[in-house]
Amino acid sequence: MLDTVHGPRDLDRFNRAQLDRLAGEIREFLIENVTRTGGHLGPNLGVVELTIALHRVFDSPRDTIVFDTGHQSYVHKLLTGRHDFAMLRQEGGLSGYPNRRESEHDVVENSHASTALSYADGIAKAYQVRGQSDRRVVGVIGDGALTGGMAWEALNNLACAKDRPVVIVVNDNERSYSPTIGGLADHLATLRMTQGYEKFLSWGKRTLPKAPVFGGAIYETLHGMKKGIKDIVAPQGMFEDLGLKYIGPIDGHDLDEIESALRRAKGFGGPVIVHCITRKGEGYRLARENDQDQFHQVGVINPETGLPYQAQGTTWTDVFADEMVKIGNDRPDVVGITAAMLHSVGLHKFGKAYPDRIYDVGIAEQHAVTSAAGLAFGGLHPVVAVYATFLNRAFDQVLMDCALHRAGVTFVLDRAGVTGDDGASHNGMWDMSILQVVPGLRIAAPRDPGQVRTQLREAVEVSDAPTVLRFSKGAAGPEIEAVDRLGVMDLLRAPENPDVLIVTAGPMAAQGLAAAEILAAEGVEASVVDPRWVKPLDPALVELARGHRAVVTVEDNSRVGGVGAAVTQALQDAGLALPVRVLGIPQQFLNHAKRPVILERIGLTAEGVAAASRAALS
Ligand SMILES: Cc1ncc(C[n+]2csc(CCOP(=O)(O)OP(=O)(O)O)c2C)c(N)n1
Ligand SMILES: CC(=O)[C@@H](O)[C@H](O)COP(=O)(O)O
Ligand SMILES: [Mg+2]
Repeated sequence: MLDTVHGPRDLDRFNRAQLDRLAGEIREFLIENVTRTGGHLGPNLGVVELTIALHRVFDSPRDTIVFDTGHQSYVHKLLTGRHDFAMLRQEGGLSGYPNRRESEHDVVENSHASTALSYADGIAKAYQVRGQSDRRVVGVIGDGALTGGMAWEALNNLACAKDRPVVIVVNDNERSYSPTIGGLADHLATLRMTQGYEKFLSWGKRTLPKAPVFGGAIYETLHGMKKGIKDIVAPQGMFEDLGLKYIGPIDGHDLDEIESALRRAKGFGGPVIVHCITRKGEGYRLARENDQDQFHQVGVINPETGLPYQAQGTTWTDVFADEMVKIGNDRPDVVGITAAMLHSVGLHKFGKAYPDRIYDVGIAEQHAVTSAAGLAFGGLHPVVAVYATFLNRAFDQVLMDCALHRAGVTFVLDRAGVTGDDGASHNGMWDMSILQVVPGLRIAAPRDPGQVRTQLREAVEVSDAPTVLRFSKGAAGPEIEAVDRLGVMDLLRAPENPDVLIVTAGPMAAQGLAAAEILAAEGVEASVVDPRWVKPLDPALVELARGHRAVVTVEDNSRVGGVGAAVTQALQDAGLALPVRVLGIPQQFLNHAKRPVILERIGLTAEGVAAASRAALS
């Protein structure tokens, strides 16, 4: 049946039994394909019926369906005719998120959470201004994404627009990776509690009016009591308090129930919430039984066992995770903060060892940063661990709440540099550029596991300025020994009569040293230096450069406004007119592909550094 679905309208001809079969085929497809390529298996298994119902009730692309975060859009892709998942998240294959180049049914490409309702608000306004108010707009947002502040900014606007028919579908599976936290999660839980009451009411609606004499009256009484009981059992839904019509909670795996609720919502003619209760990993026992994250994001795994075929080895995250536990023992003032990604960012071991010193703030990076400024004000040293790309949205909080107040907060940016699989919005390619402009903030780019440990300790020692430590996704690189120390910098290669100075940030030290060997074979001698702290640069770097004929910098960050730009500026400020070549990520959005493929393409390789050195010397 799935093979016959080339677009949403193909769903209209199926009856309920066929739709159930289609849902089963989709689950089989997802398990078979996503365990082979890696990807967001759990979230997509949880939205099979929901997505089928969405595309049966609404007429995409005339109606617009916006997925929040977009990691749960594989079913949407299948129903809009994209069945080739063989190269999912790889070069030339389907993106792991909606992608406008793939389909007219796709809207929001970025994977950053909590943005869908703002998009929906804007799209609905546009349709209204253009006289197309008959076009429905649907925002599908998870309970995790709903903990993001931007979602509430949008709800505040959506709620007051009584004449704009935006349908907000809350996909509530009670989890981000881990169980969703906070007051909102508790509120959603109380609303879920009334699900039993809803079922009782729908039983009443079906049976009582047929009951002789008092049946109808009894039903009306019960229905009238509904609000009352809901107030008792589930405090008056805050959504309704906001002015949003609330429908639910409904069983997000019962096609009839979802379709019925969506049709009611569609016909309502104003902002309305449909609260769907779903189960992440539904239909795949191994996912459902996975306590950590219900297979939120799997690598290439054996579908029979749920285990990876190859052990990943020690990752940069592992090195951080272990050192944090040791620091936690030495420094009772150190606390950890995660934005709903406890294991992904490596704070799970710290949290287990020091359960009173770990905070999961939900998908709320801005809050995480300013809350950290508060923790520092209160005499503690917070370590905020987030993916580099997600810190972008908390730039003002870093600048104003931390740096302006000289707060001793340490930011650990995982997934810094090219990540690859998750596409343009996930590469950690902007942090060493945007943070360059933050007065007082210091940035460390460790080149190997030993430096992660050393520089993390150096960072948490700083109590009068924010510090940043950034490292890549995946397996940690080899230890790279220094041949000398110059200020805070490590000299990695120091020939007698050097021609070119190669300045490497972080793990690009490996490329820099390999390039030096290539050059040496050509009779060109290269010094290689790791600044270790790339902001502020050690003034000794300029003195070191004086002994060379050219300088090349290389970083796994945007080349615009990054470390290379800072080095160039330092040389100019010192009146040192040396040829400089800056290697980094070009100022473009990088489509999904494997990390090595991208690094090769953009020249962040040994040969790339060697070629830049030859050019600088010519
Ligand atoms: C700003 C931001 N922070 C963190 C993430 C990482 N992330 C991706 S999905 C996810 C959990 C989303 O939970 P929910 O919205 O409930 O969707 P579900 O996976 O449960 O369907 C997180 C934290 C992100 N994509 N964007
Ligand atoms: C959708 C999202 O933002 C995360 O699930 C992300 O895909 C995880 O990336 P990693 O696989 O690098 O942890
Ligand atoms: Mg969720």
